[in-house]
Amino acid sequence: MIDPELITGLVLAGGRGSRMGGVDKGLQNHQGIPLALHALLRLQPQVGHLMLNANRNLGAYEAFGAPVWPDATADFPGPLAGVLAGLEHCETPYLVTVPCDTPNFPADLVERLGTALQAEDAEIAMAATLEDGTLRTQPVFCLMHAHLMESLVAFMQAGERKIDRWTARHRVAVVTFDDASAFFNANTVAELQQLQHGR
Ligand SMILES: Nc1nc2c(ncn2[C@@H]2O[C@H](COP(=O)(O)OP(=O)(O)OP(=O)(O)O)[C@@H](O)[C@H]2O)c(=O)[nH]1
Ligand SMILES: [Mg+2]
Repeated sequence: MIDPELITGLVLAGGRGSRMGGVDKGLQNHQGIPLALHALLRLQPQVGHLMLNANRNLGAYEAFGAPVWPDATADFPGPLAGVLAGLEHCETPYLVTVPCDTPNFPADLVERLGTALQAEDAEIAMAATLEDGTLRTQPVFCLMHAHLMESLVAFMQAGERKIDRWTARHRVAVVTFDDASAFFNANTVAELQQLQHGR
């Protein structure tokens, strides 16, 4: 197990929210609390340090009490831009990322990713679920060595954006979580309503 003090948790809330009509998804209300705050509170007991990545309404995110870092570019290049912003400001040897739209992710997420990272001497540990017998990776749920920043800078400077293509360059430990419903994420208004009703 990795000492949580050595891990910074990053909530990714920098997306366009286009499937939800372009709203700032992390600020959408879920059971009385903004979605991104749910994610932050769920990460808090699992890590030593916290931060958020957001590109709009930065003051609203700052009010959650953790540092907020926007993407370096304003063109919404995808989740990796948020990961890069996190790595650039990470002061611990490890960074773990979660998206803002998945408020019920496992309470043992970081512990299990950390155990696999060490056991497999990997550079990245990624969550996965089994759905109808098919393994589905959850690439925005990743624990990584902070030294991967240089690799990610080079990857993005080459014009690459896809998270799977970046992680494929590194030793990845895949950790399967039995409860796929814990990874249910709200991409549309209908899915957000499904979440409210206790999914
Ligand atoms: N920093 C940053 N994060 C992003 C970007 N695009 C997506 N994300 C984050 O990546 C995670 C997964 O993305 P999606 O579920 O597709 O969220 P989204 O991009 O806001 O929504 P759609 O536009 O409907 O795809 C979420 O936590 C987003 O906030 C981006 O361009 N920059
Ligand atoms: Mg999503």
